[in-house]
Amino acid sequence: MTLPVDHSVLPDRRVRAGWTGSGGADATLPAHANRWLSAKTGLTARGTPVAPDSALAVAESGLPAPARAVLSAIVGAEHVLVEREDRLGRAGGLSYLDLLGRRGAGRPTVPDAVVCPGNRAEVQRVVEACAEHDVAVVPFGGGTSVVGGVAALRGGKAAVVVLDLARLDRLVSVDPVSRLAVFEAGVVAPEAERLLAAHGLTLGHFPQSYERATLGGFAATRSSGQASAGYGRFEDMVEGVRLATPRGEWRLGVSPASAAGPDLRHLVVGSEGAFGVITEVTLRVRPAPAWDRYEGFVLDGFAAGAAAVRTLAQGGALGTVTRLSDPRETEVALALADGWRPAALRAYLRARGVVEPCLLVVGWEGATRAEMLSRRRATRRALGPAVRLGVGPGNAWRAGRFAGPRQRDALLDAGMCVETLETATYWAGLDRLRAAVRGALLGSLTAPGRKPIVACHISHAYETGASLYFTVLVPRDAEDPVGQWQAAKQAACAAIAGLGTITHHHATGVDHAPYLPEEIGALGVDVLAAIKDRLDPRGVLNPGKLIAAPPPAPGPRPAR
Ligand SMILES: Cc1cc2nc3c(=O)[nH]c(=O)nc-3n(C[C@H](O)[C@H](O)[C@H](O)COP(=O)(O)OP(=O)(O)OC[C@H]3O[C@@H](n4cnc5c(N)ncnc54)[C@H](O)[C@@H]3O)c2cc1C
Repeated sequence: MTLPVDHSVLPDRRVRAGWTGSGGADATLPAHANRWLSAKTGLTARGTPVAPDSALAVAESGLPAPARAVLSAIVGAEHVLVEREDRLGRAGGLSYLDLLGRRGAGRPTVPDAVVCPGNRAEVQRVVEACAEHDVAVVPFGGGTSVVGGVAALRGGKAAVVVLDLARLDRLVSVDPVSRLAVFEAGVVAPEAERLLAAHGLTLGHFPQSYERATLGGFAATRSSGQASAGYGRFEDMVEGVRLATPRGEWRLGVSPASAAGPDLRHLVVGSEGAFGVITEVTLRVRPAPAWDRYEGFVLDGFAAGAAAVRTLAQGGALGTVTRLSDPRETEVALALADGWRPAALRAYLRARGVVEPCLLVVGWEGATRAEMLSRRRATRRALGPAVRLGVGPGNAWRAGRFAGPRQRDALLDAGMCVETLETATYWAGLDRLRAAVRGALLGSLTAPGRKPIVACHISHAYETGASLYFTVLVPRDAEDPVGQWQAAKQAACAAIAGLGTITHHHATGVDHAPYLPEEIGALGVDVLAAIKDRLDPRGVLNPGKLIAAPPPAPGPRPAR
């Protein structure tokens, strides 16, 4: 299945002021959405357009001449970019705070240069040269990190370069018998699907960042896509990897299963560029489905909805996509959607006795119509007393499944603080975790004249538990927009501690690194640090990510 994608965003892979190159100028909200936001959140009519790039302070490149000469010799001088615009283009990812930085609030972390190797061997040599010249290296795929994963931090080094994998964009080989495909790491997800479609195959990995993110980035962050119930998480797809480290190439994965000690592939998957640069991934692929169907259902209240999803997960009856919105997210979806008739739907649901509507979208796929319908029957049997809404809401969700980032640009323009965060836990603790995070976010963000909306959904369900994905909408604090979100995020992370994971699929980056010890223990952090030390003895790889830097020593702080 090749999904429809707005290819206009693809040629320019550099991160700018928003999801789209224009920073949202081409993103719009339906007219009624602004009125709804004003009524619900206290948003006043105050546009906050993107500042032009020229308004941002960017230091001159500090890449020492010998390092620049060596890097140029490896990749060609034309692939060592030091112009302000190129460096600014790879200055950070796409979190709310990253985007605020491009709107003049906070400072983007701008690298000294962008290096674009053309193949695996060049990546290896670049990594080794950076180690030799004490230059920090930030691997950069699609730059869609929302946790500071591509922040160009120096980590005390002389300079920092972004290693952009955009030129590693080839499908290396396909083995249809074993259902394996080998890709270079910089292939963007829609391109991977396009290349596989020619063989009648699909990867089935469709995160909301699908349009821009890369296969190497997915592997480096243990990404999870919207169809995870059908295809698994990205780590389930990784059969093999090649990693360029300062100590040489590390190649892993020779068979579908092995008892030869711990599975070291999982040291690379999720290593976030801190252990090396993934240059190639061998991925499990599947026959592309010929049939699919998406439908909407409504359950009354989140507890009933979560119980229904649990029944599906434990009974093997999940759809390929299974996604439950809580009452708040259902309300927001109705309010911000174009073309729906929320009043009529609410009246219908009231007549059916539903007090707190929770929208459940389920999508099924199959090689044949009969196979797809048999999956649908299994889900519907297990679902019990859900209200069926038919294909309308299912198709609407499907059509807009990648629209969220553009809508976020428009909400930012409108003066909103809009951000997401995610976690996961076991079914028995899910309600408690949801209540704790909601409470923390509402408590932190409620202020005179500002009423936050905290919406939540389950989009990844397992036999033993599920993820919770929160979306926050609140009028931006004009005086201290950065502090407003930092305080809320801190409160949410503190609420998660002990109840769930600090991240289900967004990864650790800079933002979650301080919370990792709570989750994996001091010994766990020590093990990660030892592995890093072995692979990257000079500590040049992606400083500050995954493993938090030790507290700064007294005296002047190192430049970032
Ligand atoms: C609007 C939006 C929606 C999102 N939705 C989802 C979602 O549904 N599911 C999900 O899982 N994530 C989601 N994300 C987060 C993000 O897209 C994922 O983390 C994704 O896997 C990052 O891929 P990327 O190619 O953009 O990597 P980047 O952002 O470029 O990098 C991410 C991290 O991986 C490292 N890295 C990248 N490439 C390599 C490599 N080849 N070798 C070693 N390290 C590397 C980077 O240094 C960084 O630490 C979303 C982000 C946004 C902005």
